[in-house]
Amino acid sequence: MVPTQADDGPPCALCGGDHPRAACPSAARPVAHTLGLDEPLPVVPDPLLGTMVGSFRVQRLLGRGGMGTVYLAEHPVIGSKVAIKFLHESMCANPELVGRFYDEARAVNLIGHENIVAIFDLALLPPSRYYIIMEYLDGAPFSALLRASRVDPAISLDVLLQLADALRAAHDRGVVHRDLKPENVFLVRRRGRAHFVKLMDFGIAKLADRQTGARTAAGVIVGTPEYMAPEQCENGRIDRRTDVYALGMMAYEAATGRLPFTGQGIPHILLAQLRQLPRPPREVDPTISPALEAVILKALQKDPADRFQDMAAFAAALEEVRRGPERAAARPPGAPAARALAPQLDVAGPGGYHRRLRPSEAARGGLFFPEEGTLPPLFSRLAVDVPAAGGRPVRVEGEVVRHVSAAEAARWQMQPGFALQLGALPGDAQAAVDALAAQLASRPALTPQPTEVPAPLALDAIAKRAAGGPYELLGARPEDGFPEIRERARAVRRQLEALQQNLTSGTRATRVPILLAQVDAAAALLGSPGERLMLDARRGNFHGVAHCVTAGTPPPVLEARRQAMLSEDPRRADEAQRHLARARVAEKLGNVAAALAEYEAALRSDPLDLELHRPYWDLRRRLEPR
Ligand SMILES: Nc1ncnc2c1ncn2[C@@H]1O[C@H](COP(=O)(O)OP(=O)(O)OP(=O)(O)O)[C@@H](O)[C@H]1O
Repeated sequence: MVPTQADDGPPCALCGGDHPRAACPSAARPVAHTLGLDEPLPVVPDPLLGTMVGSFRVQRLLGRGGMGTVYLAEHPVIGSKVAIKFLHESMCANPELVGRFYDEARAVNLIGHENIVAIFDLALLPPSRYYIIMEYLDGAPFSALLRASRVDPAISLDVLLQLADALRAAHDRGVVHRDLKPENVFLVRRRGRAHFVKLMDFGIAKLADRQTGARTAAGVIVGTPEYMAPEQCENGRIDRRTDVYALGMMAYEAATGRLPFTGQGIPHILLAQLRQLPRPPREVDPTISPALEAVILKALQKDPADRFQDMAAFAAALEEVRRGPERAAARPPGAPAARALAPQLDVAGPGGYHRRLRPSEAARGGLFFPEEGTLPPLFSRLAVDVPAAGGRPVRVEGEVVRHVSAAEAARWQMQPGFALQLGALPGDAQAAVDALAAQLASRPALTPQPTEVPAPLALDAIAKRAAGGPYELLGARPEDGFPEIRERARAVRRQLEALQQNLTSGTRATRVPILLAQVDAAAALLGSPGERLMLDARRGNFHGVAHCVTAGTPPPVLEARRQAMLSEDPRRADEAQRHLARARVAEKLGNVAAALAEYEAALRSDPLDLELHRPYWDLRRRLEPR
């Protein structure tokens, strides 16, 4: 890692980092230095710094690991930052190691989950330096938080739950991480959350059809001893439950502030993993809840058959713990859960529909409003004002996808009303809905169980979305990156597959395979930078264009596509220039909001013009809170 500067001295002259030049790790030190000459020798600047790699300029060293050196790099126009990991020079001639380096990218791309670091490209810098371009993580590893102080249990649970979800996605694709530890979990600020998880380092991940560990010599054990499951310590059968154990270790460490088996050398730790029982967490810290202790100890069972069998079961148990204390405090065992009263929300729709309604349930995907009177029509779009952190409500939009009649409500033991499915939401709106969901989390589930959901209606809603285009079908937001799009596609696929089970016959059942094919086509279209670029450009979706540029679309390709688009509609360029001129005036006058709006209008007209992107993203970056 880069040593940091104790005072506020000037940035390093070699790499621009926060450390004195003399301590710059990017400098290769001549051999004579190690020979003990008194005279300090001049350091050799890192030749990669300042060079262009693909479409990015290498800016500074981020750190070195066992396989490679990682640099921060920036797109000179869009300003988007990426991390570039170069395989160590000495390893580039070794096909085994190059293969393992590529396996990491392959494993990550197979999964494509928002809580896993995204990999954009994988290439060779001539003559023989391999590198991968990945999402830059501006944050800190979970280990730094654990070392700094005892972590708030609510934060730990949130981190563990995000990890469990990322790992569930990995396991679904046949990938077992095998090196879970707090150092490999980055926490970044995203969508209003201070601890958004990014899991990284799939360098020794096991893929279903191939095993990167097999690339290590026979008998060599891979992993980090403190987190290794017994079967991993003795080179046994590795499967998803191996990751359950490691996540259990992280849960233990987060709860108690220490690991059960440490010190006294690697063989001692490996033996302890095999034979010794961990000290129960409540013996270390009696304030830990019995429920959490039970979950941790179950995850740490020596025999995989005694652990949670998959991440979904582990996550469900952690979720119970998260809800536990309020429930326990509010009611005796067996009594109904306490009812948090949701706020009344303004709900407006077509034909002057306006009500103040209290949702009984809120989740990422939607809201349920108990309502006895006339319900808004199915498939009508409603706007709902949800209370937000700043005091002013944010407006979210959704579609009425289900009516629950009085008869159905009696059968399902719930209230009559309607369900509103929310579309893709911008960050602040999503945060407001998440907060509402958290507020209602201690309430019993009132919507029907998935098997009881009226499948035909849900299917109709998806078919209607399919008619709107690929973004609408996937429920993706224009600003979503490639991992989010892949995740959305998988979610809609899962939903359709579940519906298929409920539709045994009839014309609707035959529509499912067609919709599944449409989902795959939408995912392929939006998942490929080359294809997505033109769709986004035509829609004026400059966010999407920026993602495609960051993913490596070269400027000449971009300009050729732009010329093709302008030849279809030459007015676009003039329109963009008019907005650009207004934006510049507004920016000069210090009217930032107007400047942003004008830049956005310019970009919507001519989204492939990189010269328009530059001032817009510059301004956005200046406004971003650090
Ligand atoms: N995507 C990224 N964004 C920001 N910083 C990163 C990123 N990837 C790696 N780093 C930084 O670079 C350092 C080295 O990363 P790398 O993955 O090579 O290290 P490592 O985890 O020690 O690897 P290994 O397990 O292969 O030894 C990390 O410690 C981290 O600080």
